[in-house]
Amino acid sequence: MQLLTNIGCIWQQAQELPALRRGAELAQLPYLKDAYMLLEGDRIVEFGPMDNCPEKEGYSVYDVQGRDLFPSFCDSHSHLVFAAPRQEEFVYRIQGLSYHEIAAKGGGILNSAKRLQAMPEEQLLAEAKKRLLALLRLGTGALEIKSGYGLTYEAELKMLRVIKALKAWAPIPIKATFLGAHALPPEYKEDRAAYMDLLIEQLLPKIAEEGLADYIDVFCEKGFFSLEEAQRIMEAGKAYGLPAKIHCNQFNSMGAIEAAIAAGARSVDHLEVLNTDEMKALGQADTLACLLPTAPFFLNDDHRTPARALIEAGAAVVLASDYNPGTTPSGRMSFVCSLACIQLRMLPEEAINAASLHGAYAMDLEQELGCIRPGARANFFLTEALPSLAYLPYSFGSDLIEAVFLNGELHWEKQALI
Ligand SMILES: N=CN[C@@H](CCC(=O)O)C(=O)O
Ligand SMILES: [Zn+2]
Repeated sequence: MQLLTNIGCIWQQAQELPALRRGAELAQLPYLKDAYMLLEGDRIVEFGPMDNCPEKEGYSVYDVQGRDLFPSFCDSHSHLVFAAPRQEEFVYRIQGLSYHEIAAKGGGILNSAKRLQAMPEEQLLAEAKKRLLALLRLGTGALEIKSGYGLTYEAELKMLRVIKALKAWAPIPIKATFLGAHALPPEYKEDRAAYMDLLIEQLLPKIAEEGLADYIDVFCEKGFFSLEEAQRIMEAGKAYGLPAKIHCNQFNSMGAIEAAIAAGARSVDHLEVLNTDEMKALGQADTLACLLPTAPFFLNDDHRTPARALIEAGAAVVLASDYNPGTTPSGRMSFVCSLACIQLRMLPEEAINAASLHGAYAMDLEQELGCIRPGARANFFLTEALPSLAYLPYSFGSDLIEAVFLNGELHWEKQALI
């Protein structure tokens, strides 16, 4: 058993699993100052005030030295498996081209697909492992990863098999999402129905047979997939036991939110463009509202999720990275939280709730991750001693994380510079 002593503050702690925090409750982030914590194997056993700390005999002791402790970030939206970065599009954008214009030129998702199709599975896996290891040091302790840069029968399966291999290798829980409906491959331009059939009639059964996905996704957007196509994809996924987590309302509102709620989707993701009815619907729905503020930031897109109104409407708000080579070449969740505060006017407490507890709910991992709780998996990180919670998102771009524990073990610790 391991005993952590002198914890400056445990943030996001509870004795029982908290329900989703909606409305004013999202600003509640229970904490405990000057605490100890006991671990056994990969689990948290108990924690409490230092005054009640058990005698040290028999325990392996780790002195936290007043640093702060947070549950790992639960990043419920990423495209971590890809073949190559797309910095040339970054320059196109500087030169004035829009996301849709770049996509129409064969850039964007289709560019990533071409490169991924050409890359051997082992190399894709090796690249993804490197990215994942980097994320662990940034505090990510659970991750969802999508396919969607394959866009052929073989390449979509290749991507999903890479994700399956990552699941077996990584020290954190990973969830896989089938996103064959990410963009229409050019060879299907004149026959969309044939591509839909490939996804639904051929790929889905194979994916289900091999147990390659936990969720299904579709990019419902002008120039990508229509509302009707999105509905078909969600229904087909449901028939194979894959709940939907969909991309929608990134640039246009097309009715996907209501459709996703009706289909029992786990989450609707992006939501840069939202109308009042959609916010109201999310306020009453079990479907979570997953915001990805680093995507419009990186695209320098003016659309910003009206997060305050969404929270006031009662939606269950999640924050995730959207790590991908096109619109967010970063999986740094602490920066996602900073941007949510700076640009979406979320309070620091709200941002941490959305990036931890609600992120876990968005991946159906709330029973073991998302908050510091007896019985939960011991995935957490230590920051330097914070003067207050706000100091974390305030210090955007700084590396305040000093140590990472995964499955009850010290996974990484920052080395002193001197
Ligand atoms: N919007 C759709 N998919 C990704 C971007 C994919 C890409 O541009 O490669 C996103 O979530 O931002
Ligand atoms: Zn995405």
